[in-house]
Amino acid sequence: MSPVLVADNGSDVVELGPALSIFDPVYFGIDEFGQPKRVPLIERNILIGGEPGSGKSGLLNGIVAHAALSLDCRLMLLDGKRVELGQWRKCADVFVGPNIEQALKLLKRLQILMDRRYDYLEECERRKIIPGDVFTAILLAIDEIAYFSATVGTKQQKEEFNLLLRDLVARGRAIGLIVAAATQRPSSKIIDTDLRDLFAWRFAGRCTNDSSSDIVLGHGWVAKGWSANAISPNNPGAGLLIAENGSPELLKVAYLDDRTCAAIAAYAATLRATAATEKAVSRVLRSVPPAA
Ligand SMILES: Nc1ncnc2c1ncn2[C@@H]1O[C@H](COP(=O)(O)OP(=O)(O)OP(=O)(O)O)[C@@H](O)[C@H]1O
Repeated sequence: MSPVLVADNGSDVVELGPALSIFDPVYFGIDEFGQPKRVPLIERNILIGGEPGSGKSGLLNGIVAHAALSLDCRLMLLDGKRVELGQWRKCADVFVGPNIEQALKLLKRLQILMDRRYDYLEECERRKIIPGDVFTAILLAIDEIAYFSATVGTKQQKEEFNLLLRDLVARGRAIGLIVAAATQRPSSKIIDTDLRDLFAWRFAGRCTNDSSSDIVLGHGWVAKGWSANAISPNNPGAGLLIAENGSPELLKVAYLDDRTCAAIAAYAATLRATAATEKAVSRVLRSVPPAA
């Protein structure tokens, strides 16, 4: 955590409490040597795949917890099951449950926001978001992709969801949009090679077969001896993490139980509300003309 976050409201300096930054690497868990594994997520996306109960939500919750504690990041959550990410609702700008219309609306809004941010960057002759930028990063967390892309809605809605998601994953990195998406159905119908390759980080928890493992990590890793099917079903949270152009590494991800998630979410919500009030006060104070 950064030492202490300080907000200047024009006349006072207000201590808000320890916070993180989305520009800090995110703690994922430990590697096979017992060393902490921290992963930079800014300007990147992550795909999390694995069979039910393999520990995907654990990793996704850890990422959302980091983002919730980062006042330089907004949260937008898509949760087909409602309860996987539900505890973070109070820290999020948007929470969409099992509703394809709302999900499409959110992705379209993000696409517009992305285009506007690119207009801004072009105007300023810049290429990407930087720490302390005029616009904040956004974490779009999705649990579970297949619910929106293959289960609910009409054929047209599913196709639209897939197209929008692909565009956000492909173009969102430079403007600070991080997509963290989980699926318990790592099949080529849900994650085709093109979409998979757009994710800079991929985590495969235990998979039901070798081909699902290759769908998450990339084709050919099973042949080289890396299969998430070899992970024990009694070891949830264990999985293979791969970075683009990297090799898989074995991790055991950290697990935040419900009570811990609730406590972090409550703290993060207070932090965010206080920061928002301070910003509003600061804006008002700045608009008051100085006494003659
Ligand atoms: N890192 C971990 N360490 C220890 N136990 C874990 C870990 N991750 C998950 N578990 C245990 O496994 C259970 C299932 O984990 P989790 O809900 O994250 O799986 P999942 O892959 O998201 O499942 P689903 O696809 O059904 O949502 C948890 O309730 C917890 O008891």
